[in-house]
Amino acid sequence: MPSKKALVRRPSPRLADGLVTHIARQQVDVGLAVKQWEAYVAALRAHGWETIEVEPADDCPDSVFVEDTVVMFRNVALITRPGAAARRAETAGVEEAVASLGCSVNWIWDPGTLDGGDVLKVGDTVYVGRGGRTNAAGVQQLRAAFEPLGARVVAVPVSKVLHLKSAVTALPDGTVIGHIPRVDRPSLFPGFLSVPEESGAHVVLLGGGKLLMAASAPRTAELLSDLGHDVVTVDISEFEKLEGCVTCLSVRLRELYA
Ligand SMILES: NC(=O)NCCC[C@H](N)C(=O)O
Repeated sequence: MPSKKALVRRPSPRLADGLVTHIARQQVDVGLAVKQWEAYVAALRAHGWETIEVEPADDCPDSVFVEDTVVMFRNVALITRPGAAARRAETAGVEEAVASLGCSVNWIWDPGTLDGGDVLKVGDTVYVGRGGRTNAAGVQQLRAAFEPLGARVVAVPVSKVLHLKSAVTALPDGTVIGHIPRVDRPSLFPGFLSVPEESGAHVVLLGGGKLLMAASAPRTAELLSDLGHDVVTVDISEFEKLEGCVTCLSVRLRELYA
């Protein structure tokens, strides 16, 4: 049976000092963020995911955005080297967590940089965003790690948002969705659907046709429901103030057979 495990990481008390790159800094309510994170974790659990808490990294303000520290392909965990030097201390605890789950572990090495938020998997196609956080060496190392396992790695430019997955994610049928003003080259994706809100571009596939989305994208939720998807929403306003999305708060491990 394929696994339904998801890594999550409790927000740091220093969350409000998290990085912002493309938006103006706004005050973050850390108490509210913790409540929103707990509701997010509860939504994963309610849909059959066993959530595994990575050891908290209280000194790392952005550590709740656990997706950026590891990329999974089958049972291989590629530990990233985040593009922001301030985030590199986050990877140690994640490496421990995936190793203890029995994953094979591989690493992005200097001079490569890669953030997990830049990697979108659609079947065996792995899109990787070359942008502010992921460099060319990071793309090459990702290719070297995953192509031998059967991945087709496609590099795409990202200049308008923090990460590739800030711009696009994919529906269960493989359709890539994005808010056109934030997508560098929509034509690179076969089957692209434009959505009306920036945060509507972010979906987490919960399984059974269900999509987890941010409450901040009601028009996109309506569009996707109208197309027959089953949409579940969570309020993640405090993480959105730090350029976080529903996708970056967990890493789903679907191909562990332990
Ligand atoms: N994958 C993601 O979308 N990660 C969000 C990271 C936000 C964090 N404030 C950062 O700038 O690294």
